[in-house]
Amino acid sequence: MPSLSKEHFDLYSAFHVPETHAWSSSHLHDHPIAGDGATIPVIDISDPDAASMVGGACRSWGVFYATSHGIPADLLHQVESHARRLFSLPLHRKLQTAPRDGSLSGYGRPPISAFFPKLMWSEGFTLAGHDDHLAVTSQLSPFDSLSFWKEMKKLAGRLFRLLIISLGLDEEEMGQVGPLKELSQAADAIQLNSYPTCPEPERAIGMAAHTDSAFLTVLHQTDGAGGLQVLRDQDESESARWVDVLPRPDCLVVNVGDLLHILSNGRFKSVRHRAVVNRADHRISAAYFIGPPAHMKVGSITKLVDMRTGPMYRPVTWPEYLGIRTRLFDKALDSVKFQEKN
Ligand SMILES: C=C1C[C@]23C[C@@]1(O)CC[C@H]2[C@@]12CCC[C@@](C)(C(=O)O1)[C@H]2[C@@H]3C(=O)O
Ligand SMILES: O=C(O)CCC(=O)C(=O)O
Ligand SMILES: [Fe+2]
Repeated sequence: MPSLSKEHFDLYSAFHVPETHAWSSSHLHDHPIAGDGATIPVIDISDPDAASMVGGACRSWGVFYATSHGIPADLLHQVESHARRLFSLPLHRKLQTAPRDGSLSGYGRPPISAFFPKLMWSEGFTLAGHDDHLAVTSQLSPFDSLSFWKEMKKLAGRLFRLLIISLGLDEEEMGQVGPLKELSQAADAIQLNSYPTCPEPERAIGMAAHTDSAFLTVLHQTDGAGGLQVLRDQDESESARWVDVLPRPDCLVVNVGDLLHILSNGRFKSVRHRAVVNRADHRISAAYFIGPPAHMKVGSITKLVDMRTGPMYRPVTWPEYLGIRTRLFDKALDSVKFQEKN
């Protein structure tokens, strides 16, 4: 049995936040929290105008709420219950699924954890690829997740189509966008996150600020238990602010990742986000990431590139980009940016 060191402090029965998990206030309050004025777009993606609304939201916010997303509420509840069952197992059983031999799947800390001196107030299972997923979670709790993967991929396809239309691309140009041409080949992953209640939420963070690396993330969160915040960049006159992305009935949260930022030549904004914790609710989230097939180099779509200045970013595959993030974390996007030409 793996040893349970202080690094594996039991968050579920904590009466205080230990030093290992206590974040400095300058880190937690790097930006103010936005007041009521800031409202994230809520978009009915079956609306005839959905493409322009989704495009607008991804340009200005990098995040939106999707309604009419087609994922049955029942399926979302089943995934959440499955996650609760997994997280409620004894720690040594969860640790048995820790990723091995280069696999990404299993129980453990997300890669961003390596960049912070303190631990986050959460636990996670990464499920990368359906086979891996079955192997990992069926050891712990049987659950047939196939329909969830299928439905999420279908939704990602719908979202992509809307984004492509909003960019004014035609059929041939759409072909440049791997996942639309071959949705079945797109790579995807699921991250189940558990944020136990926290006795001193003002000293801890559930998930530290980051951008996601893939094209798009679609997130389901526990009804009534907020925590997700996105960083809203203001114009020069105002500083950036954290905006709450509270759960809304029948909505999934969709956010832009770094590879879509690159693909759109910077038009769609990869949004920085984090999850805060609270005293009252044990919050669960299930994030579905969709990105290009492993071999596909993602560069900016030709039509979106200004021929005088050239593309803003150099092409990268998803695994290559994850490797860059492992070294550079939030400097990764900048590191694949070409120097500006005048
Ligand atoms: C497919 C992936 C996206 C992810 C890295 C990973 O290989 C598996 C874990 C994912 C996750 C979940 C929490 C936040 C995040 C930034 C992290 O550290 O691990 C994302 C990664 C990502 O978007 O790059
Ligand atoms: O739980 C959340 O709200 C955020 C999770 C997240 O950012 C992630 O899994 O990448
Ligand atoms: Fe994220």
